[in-house]
Amino acid sequence: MTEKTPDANANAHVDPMIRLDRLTKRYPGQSEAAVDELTLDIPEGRIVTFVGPSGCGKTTTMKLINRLIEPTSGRIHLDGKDVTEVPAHLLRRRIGYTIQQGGLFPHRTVADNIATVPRLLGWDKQRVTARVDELLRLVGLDPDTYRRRYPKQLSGGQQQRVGVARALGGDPQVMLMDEPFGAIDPLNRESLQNEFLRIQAEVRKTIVFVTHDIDEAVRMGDLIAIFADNGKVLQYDTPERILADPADGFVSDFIGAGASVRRLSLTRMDSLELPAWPTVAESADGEQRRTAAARTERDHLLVLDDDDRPTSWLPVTGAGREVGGALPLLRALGPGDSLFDALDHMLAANSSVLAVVDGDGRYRGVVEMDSLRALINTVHGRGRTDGSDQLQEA
Ligand SMILES: Nc1ncnc2c1ncn2[C@@H]1O[C@H](COP(=O)(O)OP(=O)(O)OP(=O)(O)O)[C@@H](O)[C@H]1O
Repeated sequence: MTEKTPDANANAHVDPMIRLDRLTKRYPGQSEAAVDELTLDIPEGRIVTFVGPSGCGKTTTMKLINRLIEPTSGRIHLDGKDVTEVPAHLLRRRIGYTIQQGGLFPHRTVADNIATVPRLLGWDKQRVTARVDELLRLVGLDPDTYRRRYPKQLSGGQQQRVGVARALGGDPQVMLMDEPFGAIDPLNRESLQNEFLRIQAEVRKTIVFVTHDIDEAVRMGDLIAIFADNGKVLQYDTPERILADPADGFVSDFIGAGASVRRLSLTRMDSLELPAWPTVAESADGEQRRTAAARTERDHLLVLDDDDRPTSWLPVTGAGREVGGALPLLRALGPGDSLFDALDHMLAANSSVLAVVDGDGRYRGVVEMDSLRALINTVHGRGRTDGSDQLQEA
């Protein structure tokens, strides 16, 4: 199993939309800086997740970016321009902001909440109404049902969607999202995350997304910044590389023991070169099956129909390489399935190998338990400086 296109440096070819340059915030009366000389480039059209323990300066950094608070020193560049001198209220119209539970105005309707920035921008009434409906549809809420409701008449997840719609209101270049799904239960959180990724594929905003949940950071981030105390970023890289190669003990402690399994969920079948498995045509007679069995040491043959679609497994037994009756295929993995799905299905089906098919259901290769195990073992107990990068050909 080999990864075809390891995305080693996703930010290399994209201009930064936000550049933080030795940004420092010292709150009055505090001996330690909340953010200390932070330098970071955030590329255009990507989601960067900020993750780290409580009090490490994630929220302070977000509020510095949209100037809800002023830096003690340092610079912020937005789209190539130094915005430290731009009036804060003008800057904030270019930056959408969502916080936990959407941060909606409770005494305003859904429509009025979403219309906040478009009205500040002086859009006419018709354009504002059209924008509100467009955004409600984008976040999966029927405008006729929801536009006149008040926030308390919505579920937590619906409030969150309205929060996202409001942040997108004035079509900002940048969105800052501070633990937007923090108050949502795990199941709904996952569907909101997926839905948000779908929206992002359409709107392609530059997004800073704060979370303290490493799983959420991995799922949402094109890049992850791991914060430690004082707004210090210990590692800034793709989720793949952070999970595979944590910069130090703090980062590996933070990503925890589940890193290997998390990494499996990042690798999809369509990004892998797959090993072949002995196959036999469905139409093969007994003699041809025995010949195929004699040519391999494997204890199963994969049966393919006339269109190369896997249909079943044939067990091969004994020294004489006898071929038994067909066993059901149970499950083939498709292009979008991850290595985590592979592990999940192997455990569920008590099987050590799964067939992989392309988008048309045609056989491409297999995933074996042994290669997954090798992948997991490579990540476990691995220090930063062992040099080898076996993960790419696990
Ligand atoms: N208004 C303030 N006045 C004084 N200190 C503050 C203020 N706001 C935040 N701090 C301190 O600055 C540090 C960073 O806080 P910040 O809210 O940015 O952290 P965080 O990483 O977002 O934390 P959490 O995950 O708990 O929200 C903390 O030590 C906090 O106590």
